[in-house]
Amino acid sequence: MVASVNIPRLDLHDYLYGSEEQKERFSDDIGKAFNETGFVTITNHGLSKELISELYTEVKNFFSLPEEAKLKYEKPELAGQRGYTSKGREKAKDAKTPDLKEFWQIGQFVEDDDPVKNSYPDNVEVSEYPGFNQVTKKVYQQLEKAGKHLLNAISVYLGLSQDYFEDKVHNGNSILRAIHYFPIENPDDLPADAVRAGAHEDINLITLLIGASADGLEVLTREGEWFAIKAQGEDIVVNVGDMLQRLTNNKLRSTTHRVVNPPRQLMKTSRYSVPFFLHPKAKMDLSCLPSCVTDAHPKAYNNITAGEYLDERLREIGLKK
Ligand SMILES: O=C(O)CCC(=O)C(=O)O
Ligand SMILES: [Fe+2]
Repeated sequence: MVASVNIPRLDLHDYLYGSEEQKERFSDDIGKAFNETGFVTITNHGLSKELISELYTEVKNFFSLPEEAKLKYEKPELAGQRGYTSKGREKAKDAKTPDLKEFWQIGQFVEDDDPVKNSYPDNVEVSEYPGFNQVTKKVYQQLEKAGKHLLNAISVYLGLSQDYFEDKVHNGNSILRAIHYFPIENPDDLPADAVRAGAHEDINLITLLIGASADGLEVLTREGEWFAIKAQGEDIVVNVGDMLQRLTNNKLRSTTHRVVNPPRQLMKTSRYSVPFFLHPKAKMDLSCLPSCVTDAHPKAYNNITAGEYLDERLREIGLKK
């Protein structure tokens, strides 16, 4: 029964520039969708069509480099948190076979005198394509800005002050990941369980995803069926991650999702996507909000900080030893 899949298309301008009533409706709509399905699509998110198109050009350029050139940028000592991660390294938590993807990650640009700067590794720069570094930085900062607005709207839904997340996500440990789901020349040679991205939940607070206009992304409904998501044009898809689910004691749901392989005749084609994983600072306390703990919903999680939780999860997905 697909009736319970509530993935509304929301206009961020309604929240930023609308009447009080439009703002309230936006908070309510995003909150309800995050409570039911954990996913929304967002239009007027602030990233221009031109910027998204430049991003794809640069991302395609980078992944077209020969493997030896890309491997110079692989940093296993940073658990893949910066630079390149080659094919076969990351798998979903409970999967045996790694995902059919390679990716690039960039982290926070601390531009004030916040001492948190010392706790982040430097970003890695691609020397072959200077434009790649510039465009991904711009996209990082714009998605971060959009994400902060969305967290404000969610705070209102949760009955918190609108700026609840502000100090927690300022210079947070967010990651922009450019993913290439590479072409498969011989599908028969693949292990039977090999997929572009195995079923998983995201680790962070919320994820903002560019690229879901391409087929493949699916969410698992409460009824246990897979439901295909397809964003319109340049819309972004936004979903709840496990940190927000923990904080809200399951009121907001970090829904399982995956990226399926294309039909056989399209296996030789690439798919690109660029998720932004919005993380708070490591010291953020993820203990369940008292307002979300009731007799009907007893506290479901131990107290933990965002940093401790991230470490635990990076080990589970094979990026940290
Ligand atoms: O590529 C996509 O559409 C989704 C990727 C994803 O879910 C992830 O990287 O966490
Ligand atoms: Fe994901």
